[in-house]
Amino acid sequence: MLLQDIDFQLRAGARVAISGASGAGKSVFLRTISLLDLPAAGTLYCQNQPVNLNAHSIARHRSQIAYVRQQAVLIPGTVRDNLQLPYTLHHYQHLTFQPEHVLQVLQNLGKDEHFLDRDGTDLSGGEAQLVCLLRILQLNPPVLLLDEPTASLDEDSARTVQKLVNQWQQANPQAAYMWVSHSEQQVSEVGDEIWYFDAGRITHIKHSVKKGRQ
Ligand SMILES: Nc1ncnc2c1ncn2[C@@H]1O[C@H](COP(=O)(O)OP(=O)(O)OP(=O)(O)O)[C@@H](O)[C@H]1O
Repeated sequence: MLLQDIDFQLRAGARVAISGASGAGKSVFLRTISLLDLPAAGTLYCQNQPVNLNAHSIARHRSQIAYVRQQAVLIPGTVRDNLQLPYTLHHYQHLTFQPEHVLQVLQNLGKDEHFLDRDGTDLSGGEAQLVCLLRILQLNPPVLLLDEPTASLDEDSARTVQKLVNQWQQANPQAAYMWVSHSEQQVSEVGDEIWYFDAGRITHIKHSVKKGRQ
């Protein structure tokens, strides 16, 4: 078994950083919570309801528990094409793309309206990751799972990603996230609690007191 005796609860509004050595099972944990990998045993509860592992429930669960990986993946086309993509999918058809909201968020990150018309292939790694994140955050998932989203970015781009997630979480205080990072500084900045992993287990949890969020 890749995960061992994991018993955890993620409360609404929680900001969890996940730390641990390579191979400790951090990615497997996030992928299992989002049901990208299916657990061989155990029960996953979402909003106090056990999640069935049939195709319909899995698809619904994945639309609620968003998983962001280290490498940004964009479809061919512009930033706008990428941001509009989710609204073409069955689970989000009741939602509408809101360019004003997206522009406001981008402006807070120092981007102007021309950014929407940039081609995905012309973006830097940091910009591509921002687009991937924004594509998810505009849907306001109740839970966001971030698997080393800034590991391949320079420090400035990493800070901008942190700022985006922080702004989103402050605007949606019920939303929770788990953020895997190998950077001690980032772990202490993004986590109100830090879950330490080793050999497929959560070994201990540390709670931190924040003076101000970055
Ligand atoms: N689909 C899989 N099938 C079998 N073993 C796997 C699978 N995915 C991961 N593993 C193994 O599970 C263990 C934990 O992997 P995981 O990717 O979760 O580690 P991690 O803590 O995220 O590491 P890193 O910090 O390097 O990303 C590793 O030994 C890995 O080789």
